[in-house]
Amino acid sequence: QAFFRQIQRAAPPSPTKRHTKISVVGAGNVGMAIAQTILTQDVADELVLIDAKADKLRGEMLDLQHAAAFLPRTKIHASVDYELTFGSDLCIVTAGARQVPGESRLNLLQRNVALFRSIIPPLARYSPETILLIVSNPVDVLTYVAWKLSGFPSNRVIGSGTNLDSSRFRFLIADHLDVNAQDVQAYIVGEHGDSSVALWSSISVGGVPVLSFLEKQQIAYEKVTLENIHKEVIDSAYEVISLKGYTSWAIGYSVANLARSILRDQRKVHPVSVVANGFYGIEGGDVFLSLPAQLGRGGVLGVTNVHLTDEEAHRLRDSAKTILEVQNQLEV
Ligand SMILES: NC(=O)c1ccc[n+]([C@@H]2O[C@H](COP(=O)([O-])OP(=O)(O)OC[C@H]3O[C@@H](n4cnc5c(N)ncnc54)[C@H](O)[C@@H]3O)[C@@H](O)[C@H]2O)c1
Ligand SMILES: O=C1N[C@](c2ccsc2)(c2cccc(Oc3ccc(F)cc3)n2)CC(O)=C1Sc1ccccc1Cl
Repeated sequence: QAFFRQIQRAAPPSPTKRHTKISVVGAGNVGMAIAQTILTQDVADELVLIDAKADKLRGEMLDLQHAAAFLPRTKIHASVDYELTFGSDLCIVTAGARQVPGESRLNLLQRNVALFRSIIPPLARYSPETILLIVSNPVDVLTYVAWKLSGFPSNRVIGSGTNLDSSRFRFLIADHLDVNAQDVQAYIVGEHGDSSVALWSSISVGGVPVLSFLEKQQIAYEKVTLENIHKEVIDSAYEVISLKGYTSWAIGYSVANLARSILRDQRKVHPVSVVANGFYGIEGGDVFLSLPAQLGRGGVLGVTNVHLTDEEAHRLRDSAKTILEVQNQLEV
């Protein structure tokens, strides 16, 4: 009041205006890129950073707070103590052990499962109604692990899955067709990473299915061109790693976009890792794979029944089998 003369008593905030709080666990390359994008895009009222390294955590918090003059107002806190996450609407988990060169993915997984045993239960305890958004790799299996450890209903446990794969796919298609990537709808589904499945029939540009778009634009295409673009999605991940040692910006924007869809109840469809058994003949146990899912304030609101060719469905079932074999070796 000392700084402002009230000209009219402000009306109390409407009861429906909710204070939204996001916790990001893991203040590394990915976690901080997500945090920075959440701040820039005004996704939440409060942001909490959690990590195991206290000094790095405080440094990142102060550095972000010092940008306050250029950002929408967001309260920023940081702690090694999970109590600070109390009442989070969304908890984004990027914490993870880094893959040691030559380390098997199974060994990396077992190290990250051990970390998750110390991360997920306190998040669930302090925010029993929160939505968990898992980014740490291997993301599909770790989303399953988070689901089991949290005891949450499956609609409130989501993996970033092939969201990043699909955003790279959209960029590459847009670049190939010289259009805006925001006008390209294209889904990569299934297992995140090397074994993902590109849905050719899902690709549309400005609402026009790509195959007929290419014919109308007389752009010569063969199936091999689209397959090369999918291969480039995978190769580009390795290229970024070889050039800068990690990935951050694309995963940061893509996960912040998921956070916005969830917290702003956008009811948009995103390719994210959800419980997939029961779809496309996937069976044999609970398995998380990416499918186009509608996201809102309740988490996963529904999964679209997108058309898959027999080959695409077969590859999804193969990924499910591989993941289940790995999951069956885990003690969660
Ligand atoms: N799903 C995707 O598309 C995608 C894309 C890129 C990276 N990733 C994954 O994201 C993860 C993080 O990558 P990064 O580059 O940020 O790694 P990083 O090493 O930079 O950051 C990981 C952070 O986790 C913290 N941490 C470790 N154990 C912890 C614990 N018990 N509690 C809290 N914090 C803990 C570390 O201190 C570190 O700050 C990796 O698993 C990576 O593979 C996933
Ligand atoms: O861009 C990325 N950077 C990554 C990374 C980030 C920090 S260290 C490694 C990266 C890159 C390449 C392979 C690689 O190998 C792994 C290792 C374990 C695992 F569970 C999944 C992928 N990880 C993590 C990751 O998932 C992506 S996205 C991606 C990865 C491979 C193929 C296609 C895509 Cl879209």
